[in-house]
Amino acid sequence: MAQTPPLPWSAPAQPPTTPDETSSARARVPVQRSSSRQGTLPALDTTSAPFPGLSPRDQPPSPDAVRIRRTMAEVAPVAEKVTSYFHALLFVRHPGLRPLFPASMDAQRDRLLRALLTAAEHIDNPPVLVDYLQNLGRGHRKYGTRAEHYPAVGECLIGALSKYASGSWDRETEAAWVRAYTTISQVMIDAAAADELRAPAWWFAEVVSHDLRTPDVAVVTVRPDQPYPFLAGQYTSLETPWWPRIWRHYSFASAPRSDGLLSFHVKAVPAGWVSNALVHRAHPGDVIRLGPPTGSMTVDHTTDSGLLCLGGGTGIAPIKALVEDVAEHGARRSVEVFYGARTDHGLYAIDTMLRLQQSHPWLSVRAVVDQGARLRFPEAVRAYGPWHDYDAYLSGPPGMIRSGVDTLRSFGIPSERIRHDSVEELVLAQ
Ligand SMILES: NC(=O)C1=CN([C@@H]2O[C@H](COP(=O)(O)OP(=O)(O)OC[C@H]3O[C@@H](n4cnc5c(N)ncnc54)[C@H](O)[C@@H]3O)[C@@H](O)[C@H]2O)C=CC1
Repeated sequence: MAQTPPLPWSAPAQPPTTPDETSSARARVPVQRSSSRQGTLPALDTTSAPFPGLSPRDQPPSPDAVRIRRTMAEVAPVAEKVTSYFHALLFVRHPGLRPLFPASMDAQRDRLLRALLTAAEHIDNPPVLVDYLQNLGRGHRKYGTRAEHYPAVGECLIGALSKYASGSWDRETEAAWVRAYTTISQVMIDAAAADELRAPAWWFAEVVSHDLRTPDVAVVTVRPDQPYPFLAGQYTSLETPWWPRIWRHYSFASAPRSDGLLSFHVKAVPAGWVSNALVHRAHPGDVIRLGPPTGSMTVDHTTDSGLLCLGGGTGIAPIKALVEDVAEHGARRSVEVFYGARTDHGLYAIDTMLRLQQSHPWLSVRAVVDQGARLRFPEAVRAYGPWHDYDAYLSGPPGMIRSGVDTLRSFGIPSERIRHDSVEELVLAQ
């Protein structure tokens, strides 16, 4: 990792805050502005990487990382209280920020803490952290977030953490959090500023078709109001007119099309406000909003290795897009798709997949249905190997991704050749 000097606005250590609302003591998070530096972690952890031969993952944790993880461990059992208190502080101290959040905060509750946990988890791994934060910064444009909002959020976040991690909170911990938050927010602000020059904060898109495939799964096709560049295998965030400011993730179910239309496979899940609205309320003519494309589950076209693709339930959507992408590149590489469902009825896209198989001799599609099966998905895939030469793509429920990664590794596929979307994002996709 290239070391960069601390930024001029790096915060000095602050005295511990008293989180009580009656106290005037507040952590001061410096005001950030756009910097020209991209892709680096400027202020945090200048004592890290003492063993240059080791990858970031294997380095011993820096002192800041140790303090941050200690805080996270202390607040983990009371995560809900921390997020509620954080939002209460934010809305009381900065009422002007309330309209940026959904009317009901239920759906929003643990998003912030999850984002922080992810950042804290990778605090000593700048390439992973920077990539994650840049996406987060770009993604925040659609909420109307501006650079001047970040210090307010940081101050309230530190207020909430200091209250609920009081057992380990001290001057050094607070200084570590101020440094970490300053760095995190700067990377996000820079990514948003760079993105502003090349893309809108969001796209409007009109529903042009709505195809109810089962009582709870719909294929929704939309026409964006402006060109929407993306790669097969990526996903986007989507807001319906019925639940303003509640955004959910869906994968593109097709590779980019010449007519510019985008399709999504949506399953209505219990308490899934957005998914129920999309399946049961949306009609042609309705207008939704889309955030920017994101995700790295894309095909590596520099190799001709075979592709082993596992799609569970509506997780088949991006797998279909990947198949179309391979077809468009004209590469003669073998693509083996396993489509998992709990019942026959759940295989709502099997006809489409079998049609693709008919047109492409390099493609094989197999359905794996749990009901009555001897071996369940994804273990059932083992019988068709060997797979050690394949690149693997996994898409489906979080439990399937977790067990799928273990299963594929047991087939001899190295971790770096197994691609899937972040499990944290999937949990938030309902
Ligand atoms: N709609 C979309 O664009 C995308 C959706 N997803 C995710 O895919 C999921 C789809 O949900 P459903 O259609 O209800 O799928 P589901 O719950 O009916 O399961 C589909 C398949 O995954 C297997 N599976 C489920 N849990 C498992 C576990 N713990 N271990 C091993 N296998 C397991 C099932 O046996 C079945 O074969 C959702 O979590 C969604 O967030 C993922 C990518 C894209």
